Amino acid sequence: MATNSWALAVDKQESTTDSVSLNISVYFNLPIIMSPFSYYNRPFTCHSCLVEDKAAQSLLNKMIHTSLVNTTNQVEVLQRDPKSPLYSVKTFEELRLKDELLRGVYDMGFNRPSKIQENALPMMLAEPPQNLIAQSQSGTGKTAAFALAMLSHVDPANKWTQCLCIAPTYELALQTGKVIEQMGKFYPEVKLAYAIRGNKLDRGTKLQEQIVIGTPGTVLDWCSKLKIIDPKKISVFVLDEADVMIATQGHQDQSIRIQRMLPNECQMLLFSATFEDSVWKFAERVVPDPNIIKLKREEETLDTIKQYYVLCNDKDEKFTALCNIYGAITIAQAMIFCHTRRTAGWLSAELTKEGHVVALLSGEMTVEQRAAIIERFREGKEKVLVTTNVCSRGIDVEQVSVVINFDLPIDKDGNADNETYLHRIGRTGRFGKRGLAVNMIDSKHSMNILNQIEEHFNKKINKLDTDDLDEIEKISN
Ligand SMILES: Nc1ncnc2c1ncn2[C@@H]1O[C@H](COP(=O)(O)OP(=O)(O)OP(=O)(O)O)[C@@H](O)[C@H]1O
Repeated sequence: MATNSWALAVDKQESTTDSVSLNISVYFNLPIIMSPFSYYNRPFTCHSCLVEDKAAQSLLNKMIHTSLVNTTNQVEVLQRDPKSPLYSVKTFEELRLKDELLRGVYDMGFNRPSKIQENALPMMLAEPPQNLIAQSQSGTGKTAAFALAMLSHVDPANKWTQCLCIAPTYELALQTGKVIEQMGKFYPEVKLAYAIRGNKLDRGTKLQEQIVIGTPGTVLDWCSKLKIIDPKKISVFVLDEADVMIATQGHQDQSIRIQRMLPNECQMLLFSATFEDSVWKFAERVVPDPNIIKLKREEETLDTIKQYYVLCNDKDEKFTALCNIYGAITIAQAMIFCHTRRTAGWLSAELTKEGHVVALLSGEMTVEQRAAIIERFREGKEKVLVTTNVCSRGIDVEQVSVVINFDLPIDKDGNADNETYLHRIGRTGRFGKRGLAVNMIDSKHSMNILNQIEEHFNKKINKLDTDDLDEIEKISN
């Protein structure tokens, strides 16, 4: 039978799993201050606190977005001064960047500004400096935009910190730092330092690096207690991943304390992937008189998806049904979702025994391991990806034509999680190709969930008899 208490089952299961570590090599192009550090690989537990969950998800998104996520949605711009002309650029040349930076941009393979960059870059590079709050989903070019803005504003002749960027976690700070290093590859006079845990400097040390990226606690220490950075000399302040930042109350307070130490004329820039009320309230406190740029997420729809359900008595029958589907239709790539790591592990082992080449995304894996698995799956090295929901949030499944809900998505109260259902199987208009979704039902409870989903989307989900091979063949046409 399906597990009725999601939380309990997951709890029990997670507590028995050990963490796995992976060695990461991080390269640095610009000289940096870095004490020997260990990249700590926090295991990603499916029921771990929201904060870690959000930070890990952001990191995973950063790692898997190796190219731009394009959207057809229009950018919405709210100018602080609606009377001033609105500039947007279609080429990097129009920005009159320093040659060293233009080379860096092209060397990264960027041919033209992304949608958000078209509007954000002219605002960020304007004289006098303008404040900006920008929101767009992961992978749309926010980090690259503010990296370029910071590098542009630096005066390399001045050997003190001029640009300050804060990120919610150690790993996110390193990830963003890598982008700055890459972009500044041909501009060696500009140096970058990391204000992160483990990077110990003596009180009163005068930092010569023009750009500092770090976490709020360490940055605050460096600015106040240790007097390593003079906050009054900061001309650009970037607050990245604001939605993740505010999930930790301490970070919110520290960010505000840092911001209060900066001079009034300092340019304040804030970025976030989402924009719920709490983020907005925080943004308004940290960024006075802002311009605002928003890029809506592409809407997902179920219109082009054929949805079915299969009735089974238990998980073994679900497995048999799955094998029947595989036996009857050709599936290029499929994603299979399970509630728990244990089911996911069991299923991937069973599928492997049947001769399938299976990838498993599991909760005990580090973010780096998960990014590597997603990359292999994207390259088609494995044809089946078995995963729990938490581990797979944010993965673009456009290339996957078949999605199997081995367990239906439910929230912590045991109700249908419609949003997750849509995200698992939905398609954006742009990728409007047809898809197939099969839901495995093995209890009254899961039937009830299915009914809730049908009702929510006002779409009937048809029954499929997986013992009838002709019927299965029909659904693939
Ligand atoms: N103008 C561009 N042209 C081509 N690729 C770009 C451009 N800008 C950014 N990219 C690439 O697109 C990917 C996503 O960009 P970036 O990391 O800046 O997005 P983001 O919105 O900051 O995402 P996240 O919120 O996850 O950090 C990266 O691989 C980056 O190198």
